[in-house]
Amino acid sequence: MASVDDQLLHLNTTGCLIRRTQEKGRGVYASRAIPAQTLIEISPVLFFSKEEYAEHGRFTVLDEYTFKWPDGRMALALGLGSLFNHSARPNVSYALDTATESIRYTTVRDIVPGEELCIFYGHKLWFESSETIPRHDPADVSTEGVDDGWGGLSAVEEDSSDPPAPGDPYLEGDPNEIISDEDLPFTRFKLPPEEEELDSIRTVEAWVVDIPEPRHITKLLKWLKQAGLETPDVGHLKRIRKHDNVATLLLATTTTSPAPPLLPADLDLPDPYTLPVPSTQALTQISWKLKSTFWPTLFTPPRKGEAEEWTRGKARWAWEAMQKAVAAAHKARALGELPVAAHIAAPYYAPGDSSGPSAPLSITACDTRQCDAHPLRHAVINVIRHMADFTASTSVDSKPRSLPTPLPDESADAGEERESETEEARNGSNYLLTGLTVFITHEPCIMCSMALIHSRVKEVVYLHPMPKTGGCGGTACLPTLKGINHRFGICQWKADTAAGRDDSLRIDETIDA
Ligand SMILES: C[S@@+](CC[C@H](N)C(=O)[O-])C[C@H]1O[C@@H](n2cnc3c(N)ncnc32)[C@H](O)[C@@H]1O
Repeated sequence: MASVDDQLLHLNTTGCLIRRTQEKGRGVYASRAIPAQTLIEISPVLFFSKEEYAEHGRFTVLDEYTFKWPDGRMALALGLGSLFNHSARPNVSYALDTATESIRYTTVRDIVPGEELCIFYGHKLWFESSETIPRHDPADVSTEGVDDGWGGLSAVEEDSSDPPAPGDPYLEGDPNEIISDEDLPFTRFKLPPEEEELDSIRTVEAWVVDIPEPRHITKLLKWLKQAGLETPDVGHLKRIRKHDNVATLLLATTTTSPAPPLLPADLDLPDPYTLPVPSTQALTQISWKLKSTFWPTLFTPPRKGEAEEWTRGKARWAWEAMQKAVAAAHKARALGELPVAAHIAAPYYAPGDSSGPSAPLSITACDTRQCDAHPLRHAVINVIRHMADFTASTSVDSKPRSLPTPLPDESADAGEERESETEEARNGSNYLLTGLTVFITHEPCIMCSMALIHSRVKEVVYLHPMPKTGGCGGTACLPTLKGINHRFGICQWKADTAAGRDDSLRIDETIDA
């Protein structure tokens, strides 16, 4: 409990004070009860350039306080920010606000007077934590409503400093050597060909108009451009369909133009009407024939050799990524959670390839259903959330993510905000996981498989199959379902590899992983 002396040390109006302890030095404590979701501190950040830090900062006491800002600079939180100690069960979460170059600290549950306020520093501590975490006691679940425990923003790791993964068979040899499928540590599943039955063709509604006078076609094609109707969502479709001597022009999908487009008045055309048209191009001959019964569609078969080739270097990258997921799952089990973890690896770049990002980032997260007392905190959901938060926080229109999302507001201000949205916010590239590979200790359940589809991941590599609950081939294969608008590749780790033999991570097969 706060003493009278402590009252003199109040540093802000939100009930935080600094105390000194024997084990951890100074720390931030609550001088009174603080409700969950209270913004308790906003710390401005002081920056050091990479060079300045490498030459000077890292040799000073600053090294214990600085951390990497998303753009690669080293950052020091001013105010109370640098004094929050670490806990594996934090009661405070934080959000980097790149726009204002500050950090916002928010309580994740109700805090009692005298309690220490701690954040989660990540999985790689540079000191011995004095915290002793009791094995999980189901009785205290309700008081452990930590919202940002495993793998918060602080779990963003830089890959480069990692030591080689144990037992890595791809460590030696030319990293650019192509590895055959048999020598890869996983099996790649071939998804069944897309849309080869009539009722599996995905369609969208589109406005079309019949053109009684063929001489009007050229004029109308020009007009489409001027009217802004040359949109990418119909790029896989031909514009004109000729059927029973009638030419019909595709105008726009009903998503682009909910109302019938206004046609040039001088051409005396009939009214437009709607038709279902294929929503994607055809990848196989059969699907092309079927799709073209709806509307003439482009046929774009995958070129020979288009199936991605794996090199020794890339196999090593996959090996290391899976080891990270496995290590995190062991840690989770030690904390009383299900031993399920997911790791999103920074994309692989061959040695010498300078097109890769300068600070590659990867994120690991575990299942936190127990400590969060929340049914949806599966490892995959957690890792997607953290990667999306991180990507969004580093995008140009970043906003603090920990604040409650406001309800839609019909006021003029809200309209202006929508107007000023950037292109990347509109198309989702500031939060989607496009092109990324997710390594998971268990085949993801149906919910998680759907979340991976929504996130547009490139591929999923899992260790333990879950035949009764898995959504990547176990009980269902979500990427091949009708109506799904994205497919990802599926790979299963081989049972005879080192990680594949790790039976200690097996869980009850009826559990959704
Ligand atoms: C950012 S500072 C936090 C404030 C620090 N306690 C102080 O007195 O200035 C990080 C340092 O605090 C200490 N620390 C933080 N969390 C700790 C924990 N759980 N156990 C032991 N020491 C901790 C470590 O010495 C670490 O290098």
